[in-house]
Amino acid sequence: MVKGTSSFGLPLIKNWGRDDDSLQSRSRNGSGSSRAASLDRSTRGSNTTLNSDEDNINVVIRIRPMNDKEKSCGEKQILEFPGKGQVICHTDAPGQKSKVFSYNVVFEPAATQEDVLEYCGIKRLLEMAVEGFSCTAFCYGQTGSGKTHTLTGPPGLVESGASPYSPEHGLVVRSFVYLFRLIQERPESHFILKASFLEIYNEKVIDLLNPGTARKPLQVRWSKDSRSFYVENLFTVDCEELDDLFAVLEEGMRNRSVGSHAMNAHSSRSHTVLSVRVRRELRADASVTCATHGKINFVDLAGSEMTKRTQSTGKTLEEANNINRSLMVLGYCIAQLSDGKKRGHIPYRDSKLTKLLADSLAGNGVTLMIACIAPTKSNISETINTLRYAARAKKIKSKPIVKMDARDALILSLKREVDVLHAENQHLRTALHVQTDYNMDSFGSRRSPAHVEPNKLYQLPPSELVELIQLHMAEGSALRAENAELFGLRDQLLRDQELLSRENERLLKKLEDVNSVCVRSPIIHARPAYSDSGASGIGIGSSIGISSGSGSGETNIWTNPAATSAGSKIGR
Ligand SMILES: Nc1ncnc2c1ncn2[C@@H]1O[C@H](COP(=O)(O)OP(=O)(O)OP(=O)(O)O)[C@@H](O)[C@H]1O
Repeated sequence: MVKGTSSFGLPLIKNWGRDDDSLQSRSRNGSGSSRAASLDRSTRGSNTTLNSDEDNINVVIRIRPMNDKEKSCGEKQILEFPGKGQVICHTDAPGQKSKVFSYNVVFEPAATQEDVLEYCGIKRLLEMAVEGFSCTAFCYGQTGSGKTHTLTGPPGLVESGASPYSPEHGLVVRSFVYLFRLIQERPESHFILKASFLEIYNEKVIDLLNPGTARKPLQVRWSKDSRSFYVENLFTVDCEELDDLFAVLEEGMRNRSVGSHAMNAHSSRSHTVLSVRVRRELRADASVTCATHGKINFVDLAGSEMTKRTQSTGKTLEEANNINRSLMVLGYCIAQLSDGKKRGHIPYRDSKLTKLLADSLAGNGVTLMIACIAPTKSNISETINTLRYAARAKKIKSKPIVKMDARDALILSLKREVDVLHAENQHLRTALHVQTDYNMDSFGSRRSPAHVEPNKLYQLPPSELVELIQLHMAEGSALRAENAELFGLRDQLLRDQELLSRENERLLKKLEDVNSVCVRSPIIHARPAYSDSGASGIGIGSSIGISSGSGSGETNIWTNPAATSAGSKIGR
């Protein structure tokens, strides 16, 4: 999308006129000393241990500060943060012990938005998205616990068109800035970003960039190719610049369903999924370019609600029931997935939310869960529920993989195989003194695929692409045939060598017998045994002589010129 245009009803973008660094410096200045006490730095490193083998879901906890209402009621804080990613929940109930939970990182109430960006692990997720992994960050927690605040800041901030360098901005805007920085740091690659933004409202999928879909909700379908669920006809926006991503966020935030109830005046009434797809085209080697398909999803779940406490009625009650139902299915899925031993059927299909999160939870993606909780006693049961939920999610393992175009992966692997075979065959030819190149045609030219310019691969018509793959495959088979012949030849020569050395030993033995006969003969002078003569490396190719009886000259008793040449050849 070109900066400043509004081809699909997005607001015009302002030119912010600031660079990325000012986001950090402002935030640093703004956060002040509270930052030092706000999180467990000892566990900071655990956020970056995501690797491409098998990973646990990264789970962090954020505790919001007490709100004015809680303060005015004289509410007590019941949470303690001893460090090392622990949260202690003091229940106060007689006979009940305090509960201790452990996570990757705990953000205390004084933690700033910048702290969350720095230490929750989102930077690693963004780096992995750029490398081609599918990544998801989702906020979970009861209503009013600070999920939307963590992702997009206080109510109305994004919609007001505030500068992206406002210290109040949440993880999404900060991640966009970081993502563009990552892209700028990789000038060798070409990136294409596409964003989409949807909400699941009362089990209906609505495109937040095309609000008309509220009347005709979108369908969630299963893709046999990618083996995952997807939303049919979802609008995606090309984002060439940072402002394009902000515009997508702003438009979606304007259109999402927000309501009011006793516990939150700006309560999200839907689950939202903001996705940024990152296609990276990079040169794998001198002649092959390949593309990876990464993705980062930001999921703002609607909060679980105790309808008695939120005093929901009518429309708000219906929304709450749908929210609670889908969160319950998510809870079942998490419980099943976290039970490594008896993992049974996982009910992804029971809600739209779990269908869309299936890949993030247990597939090939990398996932960050930010569990938001309130610090006060009046929220204790929801807080313990959330902490348990999060502890269970922490046990889930996934196997992140890089998504690559099938075509590119095929060409790349064929090319690598061909290169390995070339090198091996060349080595064998040299070692065996073989001149023949089996991969040459009768006119002596190599049957290799035509050289295709890097970055041109994508422009090739399908027929030429198929031809290129076929040529690579043919070259691979020719090289494999040559490889087999060269190995066959080598084995044959090794067998010949074995036979010749046995023959050599037999003859030496015979020679020593002859020598011992000579020693005993009164007319022939004794001669030392050949094994003692210092000629330990003597071979049948050597010219072996014994003295004649008169000692006047030497008589060659046996030589084998054919074996001489073979022996020297093999021995090399
Ligand atoms: N860390 C925080 N610092 C300051 N204010 C916060 C923090 N977390 C939450 N708040 C404030 O608390 C209120 C409720 O937060 P928010 O709307 O983000 O909750 P939520 O979990 O998204 O609720 P719901 O599920 O109902 O949408 C908002 O006014 C928000 O700005």
